[in-house]
Amino acid sequence: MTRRPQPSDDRPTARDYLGLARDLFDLSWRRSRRLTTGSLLTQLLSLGTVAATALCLRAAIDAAVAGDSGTAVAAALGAAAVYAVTAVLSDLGSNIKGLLVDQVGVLDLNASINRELALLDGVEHVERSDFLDRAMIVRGAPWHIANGFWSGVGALFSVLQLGLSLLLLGSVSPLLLLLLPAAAVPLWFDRRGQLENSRAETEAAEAVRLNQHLFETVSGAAPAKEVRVAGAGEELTRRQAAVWAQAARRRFRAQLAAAAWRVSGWALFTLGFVAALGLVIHRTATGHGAPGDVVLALTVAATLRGSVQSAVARSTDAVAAQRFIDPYLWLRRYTADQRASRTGELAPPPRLTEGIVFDRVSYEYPGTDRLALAELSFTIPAGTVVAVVGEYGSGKTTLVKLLNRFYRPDSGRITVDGTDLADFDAAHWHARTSAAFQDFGRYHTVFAETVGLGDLPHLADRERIAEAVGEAEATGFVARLPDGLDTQLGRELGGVDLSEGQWQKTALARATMRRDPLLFVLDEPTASLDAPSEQEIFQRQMARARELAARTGAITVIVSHRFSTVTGADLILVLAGGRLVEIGSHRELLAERGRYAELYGIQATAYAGP
Ligand SMILES: Nc1ncnc2c1ncn2[C@@H]1O[C@H](COP(=O)(O)OP(=O)(O)OP(=O)(O)O)[C@@H](O)[C@H]1O
Repeated sequence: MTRRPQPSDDRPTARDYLGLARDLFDLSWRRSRRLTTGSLLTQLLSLGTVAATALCLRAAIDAAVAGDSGTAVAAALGAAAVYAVTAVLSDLGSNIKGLLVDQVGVLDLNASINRELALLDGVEHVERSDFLDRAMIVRGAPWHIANGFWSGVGALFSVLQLGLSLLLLGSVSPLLLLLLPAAAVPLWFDRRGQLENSRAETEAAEAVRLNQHLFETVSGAAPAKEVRVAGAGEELTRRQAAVWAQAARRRFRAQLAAAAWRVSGWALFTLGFVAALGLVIHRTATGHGAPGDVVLALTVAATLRGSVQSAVARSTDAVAAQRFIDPYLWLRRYTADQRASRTGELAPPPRLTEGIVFDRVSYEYPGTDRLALAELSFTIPAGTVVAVVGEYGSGKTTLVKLLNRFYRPDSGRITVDGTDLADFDAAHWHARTSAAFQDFGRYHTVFAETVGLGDLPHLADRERIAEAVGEAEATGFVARLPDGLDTQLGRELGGVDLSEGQWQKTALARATMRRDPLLFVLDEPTASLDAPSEQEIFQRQMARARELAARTGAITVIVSHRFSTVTGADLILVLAGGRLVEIGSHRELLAERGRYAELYGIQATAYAGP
């Protein structure tokens, strides 16, 4: 199997930006042809307004000097009309842009980003800090991205307008073209400043996340209890303030640098502007050029500052959006790489006949330098109940995640009835698995739905839900809920909160909704339960495992710290430091007198008491 895709940290290329611009234009066009055309049209018309005003004024002055008052008045009226149209176009343009950005950003792009993130394969991405940093920025970004695009389009028109103005100035004296670099300086300097801000935001993202986490630790209902008992409130608050101060310092430094860039840019432009005016006045004083030329040059040069300002403002908006756009492009590349590296299209078999084989499987978490699983090789025959045991951090959950296709092995392969697990379509494989994880979800919905989610086609199947609740030994507490299966969960939503054990039983019920899984995973399914509940649940789930084995040849994988609960498994895998150190049945492993026998002995003595 190939190594997982690694999105590069290279900055986005011009091609990436152009690709995004095309997609955003498509979204705008699909959302509203009328608004998109209106926006482009108003900007196109605005393009010629400065030139038209200047040309009308020059014609008016030259006609007046030549004594042609009719032409002079007509040209002056023309200048006034163009001026009025300019104001209307500017208002209309910004209203249309606002509408378009709201609709595309809030409705279309938001949905498309959520969809892309939700449909990502596996869970590796949500455990990577580089992914989480970008996802946090992108979550609030759709409006800014759409606004950035339309500001970019606006900036393009502003630059064209500037070019037109400079062409007119050049017709008076080519020397006035030197205003072009002077006009470009504030744009370029401003961009440098914004890049500083954007870099600071990305660098501060981790601190912002840590601050949020510390805030939740101090104020969240569950962790707050431990914080109070430990008396750690003061220390956590101090850390939170320190983290926040660190982020604020980084941002402040970036803002100072951005301000310095901006001031320098404007200072250079002003120097150029003053020099250009001096030149025009000198030319007129020495008898070169008509009076109309002077008015034209003055009009254009005077509006040049406004034009540059609007070009700067629009490109500032567009560049400011870069701090949202760059992480978004990174995520797009990540999802595209992931889609491209998806190999599987096959559907899993209706039932297992041979079983699952691990062939020299190794896996290392991104950003670590230690194998979580090293060269694992073993066979689980179809219809088997297999227990995975081992000490904390030995790799049990990682093994289960690989079986669920949340990660891909870095080397080696996992086969299911002879077919590489990677060759199955991930969604199809997931549809043939059931799992209760130790870090189970707590969904704040109506109770029946929170269980029904385990098998979407049966979301409203009350009979099956009630059966699943029974399988998880949860019937008793559900009957005591105010509205039974219809009870709303989650205090924030006006519902009830469940105890840790009740949440775990709910997750277990959810995991038993599917009737024909090929793989049934129970990762510490009773960690939050008392000993009698644990025993009852293990007995019931063992019976269910046998039923599934008979129905689909399903393999049940149980991860447990409590060795006494897994003695009935057909096969026990003993992991230590990511390696498989022993394999066999309970009886065989006891006879081996190895690691399993030692740990089993320690636990048996501990539970028997002194
Ligand atoms: N998301 C992750 N990123 C980096 N390292 C991880 C991640 N999850 C687990 N690890 C590391 O991989 C190793 C195996 O972890 P794993 O959760 O599989 O062990 P486990 O046997 O299930 O532990 P436990 O009994 O505590 O649940 C550990 O060293 C752990 O620190």
